[in-house]
Amino acid sequence: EKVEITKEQEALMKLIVEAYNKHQIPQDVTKQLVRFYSTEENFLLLTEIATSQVQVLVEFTKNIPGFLSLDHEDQIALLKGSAVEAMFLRSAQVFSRKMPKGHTEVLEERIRKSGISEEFITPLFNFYKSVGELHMVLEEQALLTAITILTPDRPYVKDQQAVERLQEPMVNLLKKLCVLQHPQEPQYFARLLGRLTELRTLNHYHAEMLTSWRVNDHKFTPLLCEIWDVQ
Ligand SMILES: CC(C)c1onc(-c2c(Cl)cccc2Cl)c1COc1ccc2cc(-c3cccc(C(=O)O)c3)sc2c1
Repeated sequence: EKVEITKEQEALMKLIVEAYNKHQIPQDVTKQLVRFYSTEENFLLLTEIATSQVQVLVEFTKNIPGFLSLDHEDQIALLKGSAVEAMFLRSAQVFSRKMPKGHTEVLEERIRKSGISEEFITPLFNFYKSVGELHMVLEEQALLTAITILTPDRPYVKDQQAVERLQEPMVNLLKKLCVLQHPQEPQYFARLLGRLTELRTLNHYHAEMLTSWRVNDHKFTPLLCEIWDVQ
């Protein structure tokens, strides 16, 4: 026969629905889920990572055999001249699946939304892609970073020969390593050195990135200001 809701049942229903609607998670908790990282937040996080990366870079450089025997002003000139390139290399390794898959997406998203204009995003991610395709092993990454730091013709380096004497054994070692690690790819070593040439062009893009950030009044940390001669 016909199903009917009684008056009591209707009253019960009303009480239950009201209670259900009243007790919800506060908006500011669930809002976290859908909040897109703001440009400002991404910039601050990347600034923090870059600052920490520079500190790590200085320690790594001090452990390069012979580096601390170089002229002190040349040591500074080499660090200042190579910091950006070393950080492009380091951040690139993240995109060659060094990190769990999810991390690369988040990092890519944060870099894309950190106030960098589109014209620099393209070459930046092209570089990341080209490094990722090399599938460098750890030894190659370490040697390539040391070779980048020991580039004799950085601005203000006085004793370039002394730097060459340190860089050359690294290049010879990397060459041997590439032959051993990639016997089926005779041109692999040349491809690695090609990345160093690409890094130099990224230096120019990076200088523009800094300018555009500064124009929009983005602040850097004291260490980054010192190493990048800004502010
Ligand atoms: C000041 C800041 C806004 C900035 O200005 N220019 C650049 C820059 C950008 Cl965008 C791209 C390339 C180079 C520079 Cl120099 C940056 C950010 O630079 C960095 C520097 C190092 C690293 C290491 C990372 C990283 C992640 C996960 C894991 C690891 C890991 O080593 O395990 C490393 S991300 C990262 C971002």
